[in-house]
Amino acid sequence: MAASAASRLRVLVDMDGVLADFEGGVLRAFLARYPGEPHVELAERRGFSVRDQYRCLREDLAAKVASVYESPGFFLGLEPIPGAIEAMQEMIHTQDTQVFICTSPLLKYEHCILEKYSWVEKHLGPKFVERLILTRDKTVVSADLLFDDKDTIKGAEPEPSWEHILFTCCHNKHLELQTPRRRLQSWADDWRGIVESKRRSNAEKECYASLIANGNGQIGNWQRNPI
Ligand SMILES: O=c1ccn([C@@H]2O[C@H](COP(=O)(O)O)[C@@H](O)[C@H]2O)c(=O)[nH]1
Ligand SMILES: [Mg+2]
Repeated sequence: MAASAASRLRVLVDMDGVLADFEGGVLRAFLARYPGEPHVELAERRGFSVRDQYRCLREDLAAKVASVYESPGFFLGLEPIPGAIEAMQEMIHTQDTQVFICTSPLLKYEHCILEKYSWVEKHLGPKFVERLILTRDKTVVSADLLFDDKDTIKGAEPEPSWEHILFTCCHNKHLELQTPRRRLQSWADDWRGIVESKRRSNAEKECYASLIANGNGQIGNWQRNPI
């Protein structure tokens, strides 16, 4: 049976902090390049910007930490987040589910962009290279779900089509989310449940919309006496 439009789902998955261990990579490379300099342990990370937190430690450390993630080899060398590769391989084979990787490149993009492509090919394979979206503005990308570790995602579109699922990372784990915002604690957490709940809620909305569009007089009774 052909899938109804409402049962199809498009999922965006962020890269840094969700598929690739950006934070672990920054700390490891910073300690190697600047031994003896003050640094921020992962348990002490707060806020999306690692650069801003290093600046608070000491002004010149902002440029030093940025030099780490702007260096050749940094992005390609990142370790996968535990469970990420397996989850993506399963998700892409889930019926009626379109999966895209949606990631923001650095403004200083020389190495970052090429290495993000190479990382995806190396860890996920060529079929995901076709599914890689690089954008500085994720709000203009249309989807049902976005798994992302950035706590606030803003852009040109004030009402993005996707529901943002906050992926837990060292810098956001202390944040308390306002209802109805949802979190995925890790790839061992119930990402399948989130995907399927979104599919159900889309199907319900679609059903309701078609009842209204068809001017079905039963809708009043249905609302009063839900089965
Ligand atoms: O302090 C920082 C931390 C990260 N970045 C860059 O931001 C993007 C993050 O991309 P997402 O798609 O939101 O995961 C990435 O290019 C990081 O290198 C930064 O510029 N400063
Ligand atoms: Mg991220």
